[in-house]
Amino acid sequence: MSAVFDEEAMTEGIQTPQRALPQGATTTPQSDVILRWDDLNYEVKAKVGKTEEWRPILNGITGEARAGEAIAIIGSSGAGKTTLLNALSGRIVGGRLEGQILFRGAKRHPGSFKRVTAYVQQDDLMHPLLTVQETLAYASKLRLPNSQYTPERKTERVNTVIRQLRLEAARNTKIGDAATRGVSGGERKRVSIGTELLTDPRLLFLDEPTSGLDSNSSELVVELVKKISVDQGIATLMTIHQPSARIFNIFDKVILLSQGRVVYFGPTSTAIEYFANIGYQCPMHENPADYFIDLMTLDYRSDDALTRSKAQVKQLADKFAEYEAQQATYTSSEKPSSVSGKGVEFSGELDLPRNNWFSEYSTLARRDWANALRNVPFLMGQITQSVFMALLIGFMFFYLKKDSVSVQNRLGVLFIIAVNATFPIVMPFLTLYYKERDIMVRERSSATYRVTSFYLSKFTTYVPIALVSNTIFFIGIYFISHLEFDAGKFFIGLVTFFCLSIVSVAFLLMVGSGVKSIEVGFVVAPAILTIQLLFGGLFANPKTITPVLRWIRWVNPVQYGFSSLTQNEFSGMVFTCAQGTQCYQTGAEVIKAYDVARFTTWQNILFLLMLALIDMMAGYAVLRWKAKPKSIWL
Ligand SMILES: Nc1ncnc2c1ncn2[C@@H]1O[C@H](COP(=O)(O)OP(=O)(O)OP(=O)(O)O)[C@@H](O)[C@H]1O
Repeated sequence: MSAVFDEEAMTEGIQTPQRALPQGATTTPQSDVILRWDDLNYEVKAKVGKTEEWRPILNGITGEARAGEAIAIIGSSGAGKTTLLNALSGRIVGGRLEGQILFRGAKRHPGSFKRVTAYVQQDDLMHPLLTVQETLAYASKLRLPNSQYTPERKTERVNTVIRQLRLEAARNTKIGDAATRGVSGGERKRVSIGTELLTDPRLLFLDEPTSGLDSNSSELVVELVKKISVDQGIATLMTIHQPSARIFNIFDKVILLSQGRVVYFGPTSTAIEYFANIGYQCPMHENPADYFIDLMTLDYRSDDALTRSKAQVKQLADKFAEYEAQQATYTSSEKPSSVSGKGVEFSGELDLPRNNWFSEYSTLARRDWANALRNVPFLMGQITQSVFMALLIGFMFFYLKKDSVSVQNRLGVLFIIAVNATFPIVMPFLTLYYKERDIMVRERSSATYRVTSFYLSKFTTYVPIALVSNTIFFIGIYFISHLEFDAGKFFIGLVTFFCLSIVSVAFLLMVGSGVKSIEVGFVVAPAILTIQLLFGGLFANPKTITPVLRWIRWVNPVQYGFSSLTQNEFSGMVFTCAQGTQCYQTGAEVIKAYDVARFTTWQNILFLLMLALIDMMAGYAVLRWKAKPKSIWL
């Protein structure tokens, strides 16, 4: 693929997409087979009683997609449309896939195939706080290689896609989500398609691009996709649910699927004639798509009806297999080139090189900062919580004196400081991270960027935000409750608190990367944090904890943090005892009694940083494993 676009040719004529384009082969060059698939069979293991059996999902599917063609995959629910699209696009996970798929006559190479093809998923996962223009601009920075595109050319490419997809009016509108009003459903879908079109793919897959859209928006989406396919010589395959007659007629070809078998594959224009020839005449004023879907759908209203409809579907599929064998239209003309490509891997001559790590990281970091700074409710929530807690706890332990009573209160304040570096960071940031992780997995499925750049970008965005809000808390509580006014102690206390906050960010990234859903995260994270608090050193003296559980101290950041803060605060202190009472007279006695001097303050800080590193590495390993494509490639 040439990465150089003919911008003028692409923008010319975008004003009036045809309502009903001439059907079939007339609009498309017939020699350019982009994708060919032969005898695809896919089965999954299914439980039958107590045993497991292979259940066929796709059965002997053959076909091809040529440059400039828009092909619809139509069928009733459960027919296998998405499965076929996934098999062709390299997104099948699990089960057994057999047959042959050739991209430009050669075997597909997972990395390069994904970079030169595009897949628009049914649900559009995008950053809600970015505008349409920004969404496309960041995608262009991440996806288009710097070696082939200057920043100006990337901007031009974004502008072209905006024009092609008629998004000019929405250019500066935020994407939005359930909480924030943003672009319309149709515009959102077009932005989603736009991010995929930026790389000028040869092959475009779309899973139900019209679902949830009204008829006008659906028609516009399909028309624009068809127009772009013709203009840029892209082969497009899309699954679609019950298209209107107008939408049906936009497609060049249609694959009618039922029970995993092809009932018809050929020009849309000849579908009615084909069915009429085998005894199924579509009534004059009926939508052909509805008529075909009715023919192919199993009727579950009664046992008899089910048997009859099953026999009809089998008959339709058998008839088409016969017809196909006779015509040999889609199996013989390009076969020689396909067969000659067998076993040869697609060379990647069209491949888009990846950008270097720093370029990826800096783009992701800028995108993360833009998202974070616009998330005003989140930032205000963090700051308000810090101020509120600082005032509440500060005044709860207001102006501590240096008497024996203050020992207990000082320990309480120090412990609350340690605790405040855990829950208030982990829980809100976990929610943010979980959404981002899903977007990352989605973007990575198009081989967009590395996991390391994503992960470090998150860490370097979350840490400063956590530190700023926590500093407000620390300064507030330190001075209101009157911990030792000593510059050195204040500094060491702050450093300890920062390190604890860093561990918390690393911890939430680890949990957020590992859990399957946010709900699980909300159970796992508080449970672990609560254990950390219980073994933090205030409630139970580490010396008295049973050896079976004593090891927890080694992996407990709260314990290191509390030890460091306590040593720091109490070292060198002297307390006045009320007459006739027994009490701690020096800070050293407190340090000894609470067993917090096992390590020095700086050693505790070092252990905290080591824990942060371990959490980061564990989170990265899980995330990498999760983001690793597990699809089956033919
Ligand atoms: N990995 C899998 N494990 C078990 N069953 C599967 C798997 N993949 C697909 N199926 C089954 O295969 C059938 C076809 O699924 P598919 O999602 O492709 O249908 P579809 O035509 O896209 O349906 P819909 O329009 O409802 O999305 C369904 O019955 C589905 O339950």
